[in-house]
Amino acid sequence: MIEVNNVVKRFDGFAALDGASLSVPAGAVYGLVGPNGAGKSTLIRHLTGIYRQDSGTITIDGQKVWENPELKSRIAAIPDDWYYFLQSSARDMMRFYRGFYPRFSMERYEKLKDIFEIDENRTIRRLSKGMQKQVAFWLAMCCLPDVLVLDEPVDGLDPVMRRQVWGLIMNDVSERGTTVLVSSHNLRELEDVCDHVGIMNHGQVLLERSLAQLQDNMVKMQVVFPDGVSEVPPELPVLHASRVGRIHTLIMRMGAEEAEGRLAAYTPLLADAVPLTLEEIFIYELGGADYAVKDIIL
Ligand SMILES: Nc1ncnc2c1ncn2[C@@H]1O[C@H](COP(=O)(O)OP(=O)(O)OP(=O)(O)O)[C@@H](O)[C@H]1O
Repeated sequence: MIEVNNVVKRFDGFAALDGASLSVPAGAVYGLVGPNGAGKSTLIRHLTGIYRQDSGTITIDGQKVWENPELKSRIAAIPDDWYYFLQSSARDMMRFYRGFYPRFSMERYEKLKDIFEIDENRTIRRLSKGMQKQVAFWLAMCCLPDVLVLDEPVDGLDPVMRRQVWGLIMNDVSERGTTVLVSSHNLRELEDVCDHVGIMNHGQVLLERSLAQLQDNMVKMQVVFPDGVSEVPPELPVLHASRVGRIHTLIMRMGAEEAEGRLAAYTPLLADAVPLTLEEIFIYELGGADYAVKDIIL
């Protein structure tokens, strides 16, 4: 479990983190979303022990991260500017990782070699940016980390490789209970993978929610009312309604079962719950109250 509590970090008087707090449960895939300069990378560098906060606390499984090599050996990270030794190949970097991560799995290294299809003896510097990122993933996945921290991880990867990489990560989440924190500019990018989302801006986490919390609270129904009912009955608590032909799409703040019950009273010809996107959930969750947050995620 990752706990960040009221963390402040200043650079020359400028607060890159200005009382940031977040909480990532064990085994969660937490998406940290925010625009350029929000403070995502700065927060991530604290989680990996690169920066030390001016104030506030940062713990993973109850232990402070700063100057805690034992804890850090259980955290793997892919920063936006992944570091490798200039003349090194993937194989050289693997040896370096092995020295630092006691659980480093050579078995996995050999297995993933087929997936990434990168010549392990080629100088990393000579690989394309996307290929370098693949090497970073390859090595991070071999560390068998308890916590995986990813800064804009799929930037530069082609769509097929994105899917492969997310497949590997999600496999680890379900089989090993890995906790993942992943940053992105774009909520859409995290749509299929995250079960928790935090929205960050100006050095603070403005709100965070679990997907379960959000989904239990909101439903999108496609409804065809019987002849004679052409408009959505006004007594239905609808957050948003749209219509194509006879099909009404209604978003309501309630669970699917309750919505089906309420709609049954009108004997609809069709009343199906359909999945909401994360983006839709956030927009309607915010209910028009906070335009600043909407601007951030859209
Ligand atoms: N080492 C540093 N020295 C001075 N200012 C810094 C430093 N690192 C970050 N900042 C500032 O802190 C703010 C947050 O930067 P950060 O890189 O954390 O944002 P981000 O959310 O990761 O942005 P992006 O999406 O563009 O990567 C920015 O205004 C940045 O200029």
